[in-house]
Amino acid sequence: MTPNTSASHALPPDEKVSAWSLIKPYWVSEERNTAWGLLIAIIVMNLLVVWINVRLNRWSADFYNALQTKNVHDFPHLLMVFSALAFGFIILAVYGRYLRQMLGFRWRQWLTTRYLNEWLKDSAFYRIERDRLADNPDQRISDDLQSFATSTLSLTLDLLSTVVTLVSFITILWSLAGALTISLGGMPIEIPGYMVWAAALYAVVGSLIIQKVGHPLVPINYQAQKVEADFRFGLIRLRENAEQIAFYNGMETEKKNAHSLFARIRDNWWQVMKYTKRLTFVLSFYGQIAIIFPLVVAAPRYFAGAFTFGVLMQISSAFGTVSDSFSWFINSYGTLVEWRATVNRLREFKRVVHAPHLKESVSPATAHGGINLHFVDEDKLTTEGLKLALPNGNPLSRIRDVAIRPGSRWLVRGPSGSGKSTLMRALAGLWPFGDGSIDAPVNARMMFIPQVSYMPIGTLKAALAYPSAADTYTDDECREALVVCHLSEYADRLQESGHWTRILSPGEQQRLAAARVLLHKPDYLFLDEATSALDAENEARLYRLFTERLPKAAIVSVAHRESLAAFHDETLDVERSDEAVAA
Ligand SMILES: Nc1ncnc2c1ncn2[C@@H]1O[C@H](COP(=O)(O)OP(=O)(O)OP(=O)(O)O)[C@@H](O)[C@H]1O
Repeated sequence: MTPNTSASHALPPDEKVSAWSLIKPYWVSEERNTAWGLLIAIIVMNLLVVWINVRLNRWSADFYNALQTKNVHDFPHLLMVFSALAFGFIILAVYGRYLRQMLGFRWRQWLTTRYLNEWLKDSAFYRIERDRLADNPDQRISDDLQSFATSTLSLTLDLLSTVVTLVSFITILWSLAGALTISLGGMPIEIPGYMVWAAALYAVVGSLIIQKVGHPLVPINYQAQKVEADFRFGLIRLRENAEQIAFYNGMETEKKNAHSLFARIRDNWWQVMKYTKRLTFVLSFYGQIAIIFPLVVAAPRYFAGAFTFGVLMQISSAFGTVSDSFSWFINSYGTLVEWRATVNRLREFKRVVHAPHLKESVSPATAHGGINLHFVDEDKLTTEGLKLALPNGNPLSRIRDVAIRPGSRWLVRGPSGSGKSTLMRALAGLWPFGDGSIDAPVNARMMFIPQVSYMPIGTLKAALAYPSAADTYTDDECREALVVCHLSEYADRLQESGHWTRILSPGEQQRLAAARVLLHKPDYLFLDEATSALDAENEARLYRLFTERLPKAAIVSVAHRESLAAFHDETLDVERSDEAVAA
């Protein structure tokens, strides 16, 4: 996995992955009852909050009128009303938020499970890295799904509350403020509900300006997520490869690389700052005007004695709510921008993971179907007309037709770079580039052991049993496998947790992989230079173990050492094909 800067093989555009297709599945899933139940409860609470706000607005007129007329008699009652409304508001605010967080997390959890399954299904994660189809899938699964669930929810729920608030308060404002009569060239012109028009005009003009100023933030925010993830990934690679880097004394180069990754964050950040500054300027200006604007607009009718001070206050607060509601579209601009960036990244990811003909669509090497791997009801593995190619279509090597039967021992030889490991990938179904077919026995257990085996972080037993679960084998079986592979010093450390790639020497890691083989007992064992770090004596010992303990297994070894020929009865020479050499 590399923090690549761009996808090397652009996928054809696929309009089918819409934002809706990202949202819908959860709401029709097995969790739909809980999801809809929570959603409805939250909506009801939101509507009750709007109702309380309407009541508070009416209350404000009574309250300020009581103050102006020094109405001591009504004052305690008004305070009681306020306390009851405020109490209701607090309860609704607390539980509304609580339920919203609960629903947001449940949605995220459902999405994460689903995306993880899809990412790990059919080696999609491997294809994405091999062909560099999408950058930082880890970020998409961890950050993007989280912000997608929470932002979609808050944008939708807030939109609903805002619309209901807007309708309620427009009605109040329309009836309270009445019509304004202005004289245009001596002609009296009446504007009914003029405060509503003023609020709408005010918010729409503001929206347009802010849209214009804030628009460049869309691509900049998209880029920000990407450069942050690249930087983090660069540092993780540094940490993971600390020893190799230290041996090479590569600190200066690493520093330069890290700085150059960070420089991309910095360059992007200047852009974020530049446009955020402009946006904040406009938003603050807009916010300040909002304080005085309704009073100025309502003043002519107040001075004309059209309404009391209490009503002026009620109008001012209703105006504030109406223009706030209009402004919601403006204020949520930032969230919308981020939401769109998140949706775009998830759409791209989903498209890459789902594309049914992904292999064909990305490479000229598979334009005619690529290598066909079939699982057949036979006990031998056969190849026919197999040609390996690179992802860009360049031919690599031609493999003679072979039939690998149970119990046979094959040695795959050839110069470096001729395509031996690529042949192993093709046999494992990980390399579609090329031509021809492979028929593999459907029920056979296959095991591929590369030169460097993956070791999960965890107990030694888990590393040994991988890819099976740690409790698949008894401690005694594990100990025995370790002892016969010359790892007796680890036999009593099965429950010890560690980063085993760092603790074990390369030779020990290869012996651990051999112990894995003895536990798993595959029917077909593919060893790709899996004993290259061992001395001849240890290597021979492991091969004797495989032969004795897995007599019926077919073993296919890729190796450079001639000494290994003694353990094999068939050879397969892999050479770069003439077209490859010519290319
Ligand atoms: N993902 C990839 N993208 C492009 N080229 C690749 C990719 N993987 C392998 N190759 C190329 O395919 C060729 C064959 O590689 P392969 O690892 O199969 O060689 P090999 O015979 O196993 O070599 P060695 O003996 O050195 O291990 C190499 O030139 C390599 O650069």
